[in-house]
Amino acid sequence: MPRIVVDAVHKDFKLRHTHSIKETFVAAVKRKPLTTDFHALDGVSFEIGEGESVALLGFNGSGKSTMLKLISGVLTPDQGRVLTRGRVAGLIEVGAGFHPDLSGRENIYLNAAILGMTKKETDDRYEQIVEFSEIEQFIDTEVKHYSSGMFLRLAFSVAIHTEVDILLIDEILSVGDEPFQKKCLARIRQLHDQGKTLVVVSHDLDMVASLCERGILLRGGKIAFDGASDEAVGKMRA
Ligand SMILES: Nc1ncnc2c1ncn2[C@@H]1O[C@H](COP(=O)(O)OP(=O)(O)OP(=O)(O)O)[C@@H](O)[C@H]1O
Repeated sequence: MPRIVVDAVHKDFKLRHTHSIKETFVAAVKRKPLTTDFHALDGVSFEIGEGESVALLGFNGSGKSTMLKLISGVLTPDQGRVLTRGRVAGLIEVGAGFHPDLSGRENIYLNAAILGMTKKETDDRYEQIVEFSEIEQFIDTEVKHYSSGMFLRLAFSVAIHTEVDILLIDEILSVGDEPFQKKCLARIRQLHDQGKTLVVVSHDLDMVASLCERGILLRGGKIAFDGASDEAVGKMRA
């Protein structure tokens, strides 16, 4: 049974053509369109099975992040369906659920809850989360005083220690220092070995080719290729 089904999905965004009230008025009088629809995703279908690791590839603006947000449920499709089975954790806008006035410790519990963990599950993993983040010393400090790297470490650590079936990762490995990136990558590989389903968006083509078996190449909101990741990367570089 597939973990993710994307069925004939369309997603449009409206592009504005006016900047001021005057321009809007003139355009309305001249009966010019104030906005046009832009097809970010234009009839995309694929299925991802249990335990697969899939890279979404494509040049800037090809629709990768939009696709990931549809899978995570942050966006909904205009047409078609996106179905997921199991718990989904998105490393998309890392730290989006963090509250600046709460301490690191309080934010761990808050975010784990947002990601669907019970208090007991979080208690059991609390030590691991803090250890992985390497910011034990600051755990009772309000996160508004954290550096951006510390903030990221904690947010990432919470996300990858939650009980999930599907992990969505958007260009996250480009942030954080190199030792931390390596550690995150190792942890992601470990989750994959445990049978978790991964969907990864990154411009680091060598990294995704080694992490993912399958690559889906998007071009202008449509699927240009779906197959082995090294072949997909080859097509991107061609
Ligand atoms: N909220 C929005 N409103 C208007 N247009 C949007 C919105 N979100 C995305 N788009 C447009 O949809 C297209 C696809 O964007 P998306 O972020 O999915 O691309 P991407 O493949 O992830 O690009 P990148 O490699 O640059 O991250 C882009 O042209 C973008 O401008």
